[in-house]
Amino acid sequence: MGNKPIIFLPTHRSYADFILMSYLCFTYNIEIPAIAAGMDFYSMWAMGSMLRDTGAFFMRRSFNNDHLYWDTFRQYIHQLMAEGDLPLEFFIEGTRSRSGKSLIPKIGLLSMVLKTFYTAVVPDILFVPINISYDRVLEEKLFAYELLGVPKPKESTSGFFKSLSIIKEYYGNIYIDFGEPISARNFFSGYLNRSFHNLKPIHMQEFTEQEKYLTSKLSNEIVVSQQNCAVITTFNVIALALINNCYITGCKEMKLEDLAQEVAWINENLRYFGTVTELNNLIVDIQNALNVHKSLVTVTNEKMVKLVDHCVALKSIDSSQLKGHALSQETMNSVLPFIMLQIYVNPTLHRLCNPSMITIIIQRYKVIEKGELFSQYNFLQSLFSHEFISCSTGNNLVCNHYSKRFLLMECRRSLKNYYKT
Ligand SMILES: CCCCCCCCCCCCCCCC(=O)SCCNC(=O)CCNC(=O)[C@H](O)C(C)(C)COP(=O)(O)OP(=O)(O)OC[C@H]1O[C@@H](n2cnc3c(N)ncnc32)[C@H](O)[C@@H]1OP(=O)(O)O
Ligand SMILES: O=C(CO)COP(=O)(O)O
Repeated sequence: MGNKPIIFLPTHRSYADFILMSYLCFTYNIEIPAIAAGMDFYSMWAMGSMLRDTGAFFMRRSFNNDHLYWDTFRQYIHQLMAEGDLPLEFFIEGTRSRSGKSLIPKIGLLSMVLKTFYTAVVPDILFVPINISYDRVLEEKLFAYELLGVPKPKESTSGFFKSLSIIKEYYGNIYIDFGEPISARNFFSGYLNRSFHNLKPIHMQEFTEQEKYLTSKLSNEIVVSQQNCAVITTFNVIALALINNCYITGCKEMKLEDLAQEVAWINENLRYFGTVTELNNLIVDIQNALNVHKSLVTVTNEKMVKLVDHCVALKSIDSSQLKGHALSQETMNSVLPFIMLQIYVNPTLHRLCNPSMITIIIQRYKVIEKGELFSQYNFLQSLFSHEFISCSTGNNLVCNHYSKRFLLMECRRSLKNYYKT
């Protein structure tokens, strides 16, 4: 890796993520990275060793308080960073997000990687945030089942071969976007005193409070950067319009014409807030997106867009294994399409949460002093800090007067537009 190790940090929405990443590296003649993989994969017959041959190294999904395991693994990462010649890849969210929302980052591997920088073993590290967005996620139905409490099927070689049949269906496009690499040296510049660690042998060095704080700050920045380079797909916008209509009217269907108008309006606002969206040609793109998702939404002869009813195959599920409350067949059937739809709404929320907070405050108070508005805004930010990573980065506090003013103007304008239409 030279003296500037590179760490690839993709979002994790599908099993396809790591295959795509390795394929992309292979295609662009980049060294195939060493990928941190959960032990679940190692126990797959014949596949575990094959995955290891293609770059995976395995670890427990949780280290708990096993100090020996932490130390051994830390030493392994140290070796990869200091002596290895491959980029490293891991999923900072620690698991595939079932909801489509970014997860609170895990700091275990990141802290092991950073230790080599804090202790000056390497002069710098480049963290490359990557966003992988799917028009349609391979696991969409499985995720909805899991959100309902159905346990995830265990990774197995036979399961892998059985699941190959689903790739016959049409899944649309995949967008892979690389964010601006974050240099550890630049990120921590002025905040870190690395000479402190010279006083102790490496194996005895503990993180300082400042280093713990900075590690967690960097982990949030990585996730925010993954979000910033995300592409919002046309179906994300359609799902938002459809679910909004369901909540307002209580109706599972919507006129295609109304949907198109709503999609155009949401898309315009998302772009206004700096989001990259897939939509170019309103009607054609909506038709394509609906075609990709025809198992979830259908267009009737009367040009109504309608959620398809799903039937949960409860017979094949052992109800004693259900996590949480065992829901009735009827409840499961009626919520499944909503959950599947919400999975596609969620990737848009980080873009909408901040302007929505300001909009809500303005709507509630009608007239509000600027200082009060900002304090209400900061309150909502901290309230939602576990819900949206962008609320927990502390940007709200350092956000300068002009950027807040800009945000406010944006919200006012979108509110005005909303009431016009
Ligand atoms: C067929 C064609 C093939 C084509 C060819 C394709 C190639 C194909 C390759 C395959 C590739 C597969 C790829 C699979 C992909 C996945 O398997 S994704 C799932 C596995 N990956 C990950 O989880 C990565 C991110 N996870 C982490 O970093 C986690 O921290 C760890 C390391 C797993 C540990 O998890 P954990 O025990 O839950 O720890 P975590 O919650 O981070 O922290 C727990 C506590 O330990 C403390 N702690 C943190 N760091 C440390 C530290 N260094 N020392 C001591 N304590 C620490 C924390 O502060 C925390 O304390 P509290 O805040 O609770 O007080
Ligand atoms: O992370 C994994 C796949 O890459 C496997 O674990 P999850 O089922 O927790 O996502």
